[in-house]
Amino acid sequence: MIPKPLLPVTEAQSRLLALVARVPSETQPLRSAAGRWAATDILARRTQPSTDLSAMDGYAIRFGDLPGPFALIGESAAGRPFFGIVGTGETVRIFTGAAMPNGADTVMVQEEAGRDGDIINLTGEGPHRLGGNMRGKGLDFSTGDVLVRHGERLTAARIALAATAGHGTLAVNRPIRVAIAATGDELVPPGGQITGADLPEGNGAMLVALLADLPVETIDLGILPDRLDVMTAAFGQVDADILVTTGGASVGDHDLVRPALEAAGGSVDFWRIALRPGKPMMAGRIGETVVLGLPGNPVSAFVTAMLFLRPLIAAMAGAANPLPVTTTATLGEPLPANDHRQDYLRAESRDGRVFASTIQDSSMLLTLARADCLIVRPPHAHAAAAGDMVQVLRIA
Ligand SMILES: Nc1nc2c(c(=O)[nH]1)N[C@H]1C(S)=C(S)[C@@H](COP(=O)(O)OP(=O)(O)OC[C@H]3O[C@@H](n4cnc5c(N)ncnc54)[C@H](O)[C@@H]3O)O[C@H]1N2
Ligand code: MOO
Repeated sequence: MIPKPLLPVTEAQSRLLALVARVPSETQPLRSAAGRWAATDILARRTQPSTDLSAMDGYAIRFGDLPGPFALIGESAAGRPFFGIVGTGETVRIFTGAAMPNGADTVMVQEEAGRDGDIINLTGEGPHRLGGNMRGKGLDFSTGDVLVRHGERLTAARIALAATAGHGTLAVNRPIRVAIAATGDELVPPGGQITGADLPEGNGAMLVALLADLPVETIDLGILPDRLDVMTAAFGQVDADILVTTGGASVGDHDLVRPALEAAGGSVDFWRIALRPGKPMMAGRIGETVVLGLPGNPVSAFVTAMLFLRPLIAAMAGAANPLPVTTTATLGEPLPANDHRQDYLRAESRDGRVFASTIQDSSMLLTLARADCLIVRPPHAHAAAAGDMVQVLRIA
């Protein structure tokens, strides 16, 4: 049998994202909205500032009256405005965030003002321009402005923006339910008793950690043995948006994830990607659940989770741009030419350059733990020299 050609990474990502629909939206208080994606455009319900404000503690004056002297006629503090009018030669004591009184157009900061009873004099250089030291009405935004677009991430700044724009709650997509199963007869729960060729199960905890900043509810399906009947039964009962498995994705006699998925009534959409590490990754569906079969090698599971699982969750949770973003970095040491698989090399940044680990075996977690980025080597990339620019995916 001639094996199918491996699927390019970007094509596999597009095919995976084509499998999903956004989950329904819900309303959440601002303090629960972090890390979610806006399910609607967020519009300003008010103008900010709603009126001209002072940006400094000082004296509200008419610019044309400088250098004074000024007669003090009142005070304006944040939340307690001055209701009179500042006339020629007059001033109002004003504080940061307080409304500018009618008639005044500039603020003289208090460090540059001298006070003698109710007479204020300019003692420093003074404001250099009309409107100095104040914030005009609508400086930040005005009612009706689109502040955050549907599908943008709700960062801390955007949440503060929404609050200031008059929102107490936001529409977001509900959390994504992700069931995680490890597979393999050799696996023992972490911290458990190890005998013979047993191996601690590390992928489950790694995946939960990798998803910690995403809106997910994880469901722990534990460790499934390499038995078709057990895996089939487990897959058939899954109640989640996404089922992620690790291990058993390759071509060995004990690699049962695909056969179990099919036996449980699911279907495979694609399998095997032009990717290193992570070639044997599989994607499919069972009922409404999207299934991602990640390879068992921990680094392969990590890389495929970064490239496929996180974007899948982001897309379901409403992200307009769910794919990971790479940045440019300067290579510290030469790299050989690449073959047909897109490579993600564990690398460390030092002195503004990135250095790939010498050994890139996909079982090695220490090199992954020390890496702060993955150097992306496209298929058939030419040999690269120190000083060349490369694309990197930040992982720490
Ligand atoms: N003849 C071929 N053999 C292999 C191929 C191939 O194309 N032809 N692909 C290789 C590649 S690439 C990878 S990656 C691995 C992945 O295969 P599986 O997904 O079937 O993974 P397993 O065989 O189940 O496990 C691989 C390795 O990882 C350990 N493991 C598994 N699960 C966990 C876990 N939850 N925590 C910690 N460690 C885990 C497992 O013990 C194995 O050592 O296949 C190659 N083979
Ligand atoms: O694709 Mo495998 O992950 O190279 O070891």
